[in-house]
Amino acid sequence: QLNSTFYSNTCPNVSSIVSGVIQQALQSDPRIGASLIRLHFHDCFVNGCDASILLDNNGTIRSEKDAAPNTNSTRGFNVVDNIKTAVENSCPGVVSCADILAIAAEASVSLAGGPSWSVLLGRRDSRTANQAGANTSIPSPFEGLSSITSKFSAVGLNTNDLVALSGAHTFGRAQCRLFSNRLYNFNGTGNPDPTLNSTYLATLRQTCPQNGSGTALANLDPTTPDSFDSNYFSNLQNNQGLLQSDQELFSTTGSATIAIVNTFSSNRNCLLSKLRSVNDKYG
Ligand code: HEM
Ligand SMILES: [Ca+2]
Ligand SMILES: [Ca+2]
Repeated sequence: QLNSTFYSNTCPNVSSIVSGVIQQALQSDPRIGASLIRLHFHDCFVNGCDASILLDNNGTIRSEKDAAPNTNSTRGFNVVDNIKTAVENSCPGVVSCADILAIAAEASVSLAGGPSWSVLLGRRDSRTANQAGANTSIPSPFEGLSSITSKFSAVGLNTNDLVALSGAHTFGRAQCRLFSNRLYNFNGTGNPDPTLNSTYLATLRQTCPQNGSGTALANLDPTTPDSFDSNYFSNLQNNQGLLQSDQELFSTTGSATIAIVNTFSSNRNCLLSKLRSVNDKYG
């Protein structure tokens, strides 16, 4: 049973300690907040929010860090270590790593100009990892909308939740290898994805040349790359979703997600109340 006062006697300053370390890290890495919230997402989709994603390989553990959605992709583990050190200095042996990831996600959103909320706390850390689970449960950007919807449904999240949470792609970066099929040869057609805005397409082709390395980076939100705002949704309305899985929310004919994108794009309060209800249900 999670609650927002879990550490009010044992570590009353935990949120400001976490936020302070992230503020520090943002000075040299404007992307770090995005990387941290993604760690929370990739943790929670595999055996729940239990910090399983932080466990390294050893005799028995096959680390989730080496699963396909995470390897050469998730980042920020060093900052999580710095946060843990700072928290341990003030409150030794009290705060779980799973709660640190949840607090860091909220702090990252609020430091990027997004909403703040009171984080539910009291998660317990796992001693085992589930690499196979990470491979199957975390959605891929190449997967269709119906398959992604099923993966959200498997963890108790509905279509509204899917669209609201995808809005985290309002900040952070993605590597060319994760969307360049859309730029040159979409589904074997020899042509770009027809749902891609042509000006945006030209820009992305410069960032991701056809025989480039694939590890070059593009902003997930071309309009406000480091701010947590609702531009993600207006970008989709303008055919400027970066990942196939982003644009499909708006461009899949007949999909219920279209109206949801329109609502979140025009009404910030709708989005905020949705995000709060996800937090209250799942912490
Ligand atoms: C709906 C299904 C989703 C898919 C298919 C997806 C896929 C991806 C991919 C492919 C990247 C780029 C990774 C790389 O370049 O190495 C990415 C980045 C990111 N994702 Fe998602 N994602 C999804 C949902 C979410 C959710 C629910 C959140 C958080 C609530 C989230 C937060 C982020 C953030 C903040 C980044 C940028 C990370 C950085 O700059 O380090 N994503 N996502
Ligand atoms: Ca987990
Ligand atoms: Ca933005």
